[in-house]
Amino acid sequence: MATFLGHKHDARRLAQKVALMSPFGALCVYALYLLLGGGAPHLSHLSRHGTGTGNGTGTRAANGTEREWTARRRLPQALIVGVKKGGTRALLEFLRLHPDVRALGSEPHFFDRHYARGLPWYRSLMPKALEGQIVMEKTPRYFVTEETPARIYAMSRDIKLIVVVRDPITRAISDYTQIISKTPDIPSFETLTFKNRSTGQIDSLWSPLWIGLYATHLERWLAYFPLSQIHFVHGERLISDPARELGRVQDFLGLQRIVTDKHFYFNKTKGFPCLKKPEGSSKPHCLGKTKGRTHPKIEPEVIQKLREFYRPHNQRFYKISGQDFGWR
Ligand SMILES: Nc1ncnc2c1ncn2[C@@H]1O[C@H](COP(=O)(O)OS(=O)(=O)O)[C@@H](OP(=O)(O)O)[C@H]1O
Repeated sequence: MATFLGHKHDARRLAQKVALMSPFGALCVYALYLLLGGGAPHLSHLSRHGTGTGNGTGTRAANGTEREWTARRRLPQALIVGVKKGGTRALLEFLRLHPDVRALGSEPHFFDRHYARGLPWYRSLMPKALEGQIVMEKTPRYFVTEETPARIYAMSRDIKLIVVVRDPITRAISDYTQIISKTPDIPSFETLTFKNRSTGQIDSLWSPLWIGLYATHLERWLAYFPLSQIHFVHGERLISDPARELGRVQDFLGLQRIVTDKHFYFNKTKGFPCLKKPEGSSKPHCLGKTKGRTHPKIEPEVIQKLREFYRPHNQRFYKISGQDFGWR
């Protein structure tokens, strides 16, 4: 069984590659792929994702149904919209192992920064994809940008949205760690946390803290999308048990569970899960140096104040999302 699935997987990968080179090659290899029985399950989610995206050519298949053989650029059917420092890069890299996922490597910032360039520009950035493959991108800033939900809704009302969430305090420290790596002269995390340290008033508008007000941001999305269209990835579990989180994401996207625990190993030096064989390579691979940085030690008293600050916000987020993420 494992070997058979392996053949299907390999045949599909080959079909993708050849399709990028020539439609005729794609036809031959895709026929082989179908003979191996790989077509139907992968195409099963098409009806849910075919949301009027793209303008490529179609070819009539032998059985008379309309099916495309050429890879073409389409607008995404799924987006990782947040949160910054939640583990969005890890999730995207892990999902890219799936043969039915085609993901843009960089962050396009279309809905927050480059919206005026228009959808054709956005589509031109996307990787070419075969019919049945899910096109996706990640831009963590979307989650906290006010205009984004309405703009995404205008593109596709049935798009699938993924949010990687992590304890907002760890997330804030991670964010701060990134900021000081670029601007080392800024005040300490402890100083920036408070509007006035003597009164203990938290500066909830300081970006690293404000991004962690997940319930407030989520409410804006729920004005456009039902909760069933939003999947939350547990950022801590993405580190402790990536296969489990990936299993849930693949289910949400209507994909076969192809990315499993076989793809990961825990790298002790890095302190994070890494890939045994990333997309397009046979060598093990961990994320780069900017992922998994050492955080500065924060005064426990400040952490305690932040716990108290976030408690009601986290509770509200658990209630709205219907999931308890366990940040105490
Ligand atoms: N497998 C693996 N390897 C390395 N890092 C991992 C992994 N899984 C999750 N993470 C966590 O991802 C954090 C960075 O989050 P993002 O990728 O969302 O950051 S960004 O918003 O795109 O800058 C990053 O935050 P820092 O630890 O603060 O660097 C990691 O904790």
